Amino acid sequence: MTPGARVAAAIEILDIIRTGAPAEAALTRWARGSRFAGSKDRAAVRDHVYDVLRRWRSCAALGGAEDGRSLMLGLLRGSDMDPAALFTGDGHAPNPLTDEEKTAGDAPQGVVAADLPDWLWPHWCDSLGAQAGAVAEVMRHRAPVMLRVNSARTTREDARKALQDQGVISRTSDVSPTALVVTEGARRVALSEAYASGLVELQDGASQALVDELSVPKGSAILDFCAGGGGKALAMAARFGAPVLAHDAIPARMKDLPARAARAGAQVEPVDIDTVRARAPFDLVLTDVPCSGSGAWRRAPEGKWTLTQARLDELNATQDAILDEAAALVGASGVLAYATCSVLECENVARVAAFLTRHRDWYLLRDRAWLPGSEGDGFFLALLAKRQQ
Ligand SMILES: C[S@@+](CC[C@H](N)C(=O)[O-])C[C@H]1O[C@@H](n2cnc3c(N)ncnc32)[C@H](O)[C@@H]1O
Repeated sequence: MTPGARVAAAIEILDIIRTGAPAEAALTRWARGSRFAGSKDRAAVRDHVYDVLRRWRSCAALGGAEDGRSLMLGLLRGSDMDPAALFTGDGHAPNPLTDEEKTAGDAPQGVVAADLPDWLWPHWCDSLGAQAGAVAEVMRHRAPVMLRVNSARTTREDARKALQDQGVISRTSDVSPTALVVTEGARRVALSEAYASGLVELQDGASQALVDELSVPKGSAILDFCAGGGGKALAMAARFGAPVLAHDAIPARMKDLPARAARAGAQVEPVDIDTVRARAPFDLVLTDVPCSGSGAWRRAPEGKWTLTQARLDELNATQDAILDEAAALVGASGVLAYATCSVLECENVARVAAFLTRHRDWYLLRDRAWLPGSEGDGFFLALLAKRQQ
């Protein structure tokens, strides 16, 4: 496909997304119907679509409207590219710009330039203070591709060399002693021998740093209460060299976990809630709760536009309920770790404060927040413990 044809494909997909289709579904449907598109074409089209999703409001402002064609026009203008070079009408490229389109659009201002919804902006500013604008700007760009080196299998330097032999170039990150940032060949990671043999896993840097903050004595009982795909359960198993129980309210989310654990040589056992209760108490319970994902909107930018105040209230209630349920599973001298990939105060310190108000016999050991940037997503972690009687 020519660069222009890729832009035309992105326009078509954006118009489908505007009707309410999830981006992944729209991309998959397009790829199935476009057998002529090679892997580089599919990747380029996907990049266009996701770039617009991260910058929807500013693209609409710069393009003059909210249809797929105007959004792509806005994206190119916002990236200092000349749209006329791609909107040529040649082959499968989009038709040349009309006179109206050539003059349409305005420079985005304020919250439009920040590419956030109006209703969210006050929460964003209250949560991030002087950093609000800078963090919003970070969210308008692609996230780094990061790997966790499986310290149970190899060293970071050896993993880096093994990846390099397979065309994946990476650098070490200061965010965690296990973290690598892929600088070239990101699409080759999943096909590499280093990945297949469990030397590395795809995992964000802040997720790794969060696990680095956890510690347990040898022989401790460890539970990942909201395990999902199991990224943090695997990281804990590698860090502690110990078995980890993994639970999720939607067990199907853990379906790939046994294969991932086998690849990593990690002892992670998916269990149901009855088993969790039977095996309690635990020395460490991690609750990586469902959240707005506001710290990871570079990777899942639709979340920016689908979040509402009502959904945020609902998430806060779920977060409180999970904390209460998980607290009952922690032993007398154990630790409850509360984590979100959110930068919003109402999901972070406010939930911890509400928990401590409901549970007067608990206290905060420490908390830490990571802002999204070149070394990973935005994350929050609070470590809670029971007062000794
Ligand atoms: C942020 S995701 C977890 C991501 C995962 N820890 C990782 O590192 O890949 C939150 C998970 O919590 C699960 N969940 C939601 N409500 C829950 C509940 N009441 N009890 C346990 N898990 C729950 C969701 O199904 C979801 O998989």
